Amino acid sequence: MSSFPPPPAFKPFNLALIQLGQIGPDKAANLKHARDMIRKAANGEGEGAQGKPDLIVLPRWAKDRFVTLQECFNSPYGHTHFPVYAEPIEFKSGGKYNIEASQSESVKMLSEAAKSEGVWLLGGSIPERDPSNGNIYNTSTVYSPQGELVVTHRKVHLFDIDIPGKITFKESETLTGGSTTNFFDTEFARVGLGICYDVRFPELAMISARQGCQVLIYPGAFNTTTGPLHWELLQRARAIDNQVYFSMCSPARDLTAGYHAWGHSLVVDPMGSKLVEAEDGETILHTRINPKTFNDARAGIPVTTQRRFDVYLDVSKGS
Ligand SMILES: NC(=O)CC(=O)C(=O)O
Repeated sequence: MSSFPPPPAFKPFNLALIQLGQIGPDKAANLKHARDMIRKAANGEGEGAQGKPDLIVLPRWAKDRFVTLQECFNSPYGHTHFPVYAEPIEFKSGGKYNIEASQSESVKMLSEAAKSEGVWLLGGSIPERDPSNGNIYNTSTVYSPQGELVVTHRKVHLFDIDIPGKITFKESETLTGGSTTNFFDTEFARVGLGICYDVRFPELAMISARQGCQVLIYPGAFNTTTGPLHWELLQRARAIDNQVYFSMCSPARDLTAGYHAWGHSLVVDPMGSKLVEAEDGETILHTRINPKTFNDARAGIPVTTQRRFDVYLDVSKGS
């Protein structure tokens, strides 16, 4: 069993996903647009709002914020750009992230937004440069309603694929993969984190579920090749095999960009039913997360207590 403290009692909460469009090479304009959209989401603008959201999620930023870079992951050109946009995230002093000392304009904006709007905020992901080793990571940051940076998650599995004639992508040309699983506790749930390609590795979601997460949220940016095939299927699979709420928040599609995001931000319940889904344009989605579905799923189909760890002791060894 998990050695982590028990999760908070799971309570109903309002979740908002921001599927951002209008993302280009001007970082300041992107930050301003994201800030405006956070304000709108916090004020209940968008589809399906049932009051002020408790948790707002932004899409995975890195790919679409640096649209020109998307074209360039397959060429040396991109390698010069990604490091230019990367920001350091100041690490902890006295057990806490020090926002005041942060040199990241994205971190400062997101912290201010969470505090001003009084919401939990999962700030998509940004390229992060670690000053201690120069590595660049694709990193999510999460803020409390007090504006504290409570946890970061570095994308563990890098998106290196090659589907001839369709899409070739190699994040590992410039990025380093993270090496930790991460979650955060709110007053309403324990929320597990991953980023995009991480969803293809069921082990990560299963570990989060065994750490007590009732909700898993992965900022993402699938594309028009893999999106129609796998975006929904993977999320419904991760939701069902762990009996958790599962959500991925995408950027809107921009056909003038080098990388054509799939869009279709989605929230799935623990029975695998879709609660809310976007089209491919810019939008804000709201939904209500209800522990009853979680409890009913686990009571009715009790796989969480039927696992045979005596049979599959260590999947890495093929046992
Ligand atoms: N962009 C990703 O990280 C993943 C993706 O698009 C896919 O798995 O497909």
